[in-house]
Amino acid sequence: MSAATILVADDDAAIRTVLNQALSRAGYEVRITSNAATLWRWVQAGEGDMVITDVVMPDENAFDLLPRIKRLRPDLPVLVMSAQNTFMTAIRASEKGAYDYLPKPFDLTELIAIVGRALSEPKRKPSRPEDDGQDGMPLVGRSAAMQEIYRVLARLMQTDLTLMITGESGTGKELVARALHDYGKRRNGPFVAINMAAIPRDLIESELFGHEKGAFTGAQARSTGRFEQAEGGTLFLDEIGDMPMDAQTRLLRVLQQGEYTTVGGRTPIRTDVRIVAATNKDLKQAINQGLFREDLYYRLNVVPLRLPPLRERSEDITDLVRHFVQQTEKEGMAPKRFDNEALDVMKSYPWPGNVRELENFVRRLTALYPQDVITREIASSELKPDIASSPAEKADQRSGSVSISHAVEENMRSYFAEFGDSLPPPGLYDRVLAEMEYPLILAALTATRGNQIKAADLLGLNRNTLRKKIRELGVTVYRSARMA
Ligand SMILES: Nc1ncnc2c1ncn2[C@@H]1O[C@H](COP(=O)(O)OP(=O)(O)OP(=O)(O)O)[C@@H](O)[C@H]1O
Repeated sequence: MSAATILVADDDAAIRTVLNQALSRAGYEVRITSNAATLWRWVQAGEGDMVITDVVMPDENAFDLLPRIKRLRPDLPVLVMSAQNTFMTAIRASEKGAYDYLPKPFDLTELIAIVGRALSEPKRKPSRPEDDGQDGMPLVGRSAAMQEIYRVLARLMQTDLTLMITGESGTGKELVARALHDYGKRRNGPFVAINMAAIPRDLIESELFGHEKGAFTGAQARSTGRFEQAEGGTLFLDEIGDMPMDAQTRLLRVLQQGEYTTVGGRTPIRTDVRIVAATNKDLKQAINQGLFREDLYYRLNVVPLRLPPLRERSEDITDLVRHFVQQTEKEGMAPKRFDNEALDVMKSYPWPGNVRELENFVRRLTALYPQDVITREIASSELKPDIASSPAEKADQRSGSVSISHAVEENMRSYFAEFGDSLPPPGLYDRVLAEMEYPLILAALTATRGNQIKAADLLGLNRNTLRKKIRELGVTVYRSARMA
């Protein structure tokens, strides 16, 4: 059997040489060119078993050439290399029908492995037609760690594989789940998210699977569950580690058999939903403690994706800050710039609340400081040293405040103490959150002297949302004579 022939196009002579040597050494025939026109001629002539191409070439961009190649020879695998290592490059490569995408600089061993795989795989189905007008960048950051994530996502877009995203709080787990949905083959279906930690435990099963009329006290009518709502789309199960055992058993059945029954129902319902789960806990530990089913863990963990904490990719901070500043500008705030020294200070801070903390930080400074340029002095005075030790203190840093969670923790301790050995009625989580809203909004309005625009910025709320809440909750600010 004759050796497979690889067509290589790159305008960088050094890369051509390196690829030529490595591929020849691996036993392939190689043809190399510096431009897209020659590559296209070869492809038209039916030459080559695989293409490796750079994106930017002097005469044509590979993303413009790729659809033509795929139309003419849908089975010819094309590996795209690029030095513009953004999420959109990875996605575009996948959308245009590339077999895989490799950010530069790359590892030759990995390249050879991809070539081997591409040539040995059964011929693939043609990819979906290109989709234009997607210039929004949902995921920001070009660090090596994020590029690896983009590559995995680009590969997963066209599949229905179950995915488990792990990572500390605020690393972007939900955002990744959404990006996977929005750019994947289910993007015309619904994206439904449910957070296990935010729903009273005894209601989770009914929330997920729906219930029949009379299934339990208070079930006055049939109700649809999130599975039904997510039909044809993606269901994002956040904080999966907080899922109660009974619900875990039902979920396992869905993953094994593709069907479920509602609470109180008998007839199995078939379901077509892609599951993406996320957790910031160590599920292995939960398994050891008997709190999480091991068989479910393996079913969910088909593709594990770990989002690294921001402190492990501080080179992303510049891009992220620019992104968040642009967002605040779109929302009507005055344009701001963080100077290089401010960015340096921020790069050496550990960000225990990750991207969420950074986003809040940028929003807070943009709202609070009238200066056009945020300097090192401002940034350092607003960043506290990382002395966090307790989760409560970490949460304080996350919210960027001095001791909010500490105060809540203290108050809840004394609240529980009042009940002695008995426990307060269930649904506490939602009640506490609801009760916090009024004093929080009142305090923000008082601090901003009733200025709703400033209060909304301070709280990180949309102005219309704040106005609606003020109306609903009947918050009234009594201005003192001094304030008026
Ligand atoms: N790479 C990124 N680019 C742009 N924004 C990001 C990125 N990662 C996270 N964010 C933003 O940071 C915030 C937190 O992200 P997200 O809610 O996805 O985190 P999470 O890991 O799901 O957090 P939690 O575990 O607390 O639920 C969001 O506002 C999100 O838009």
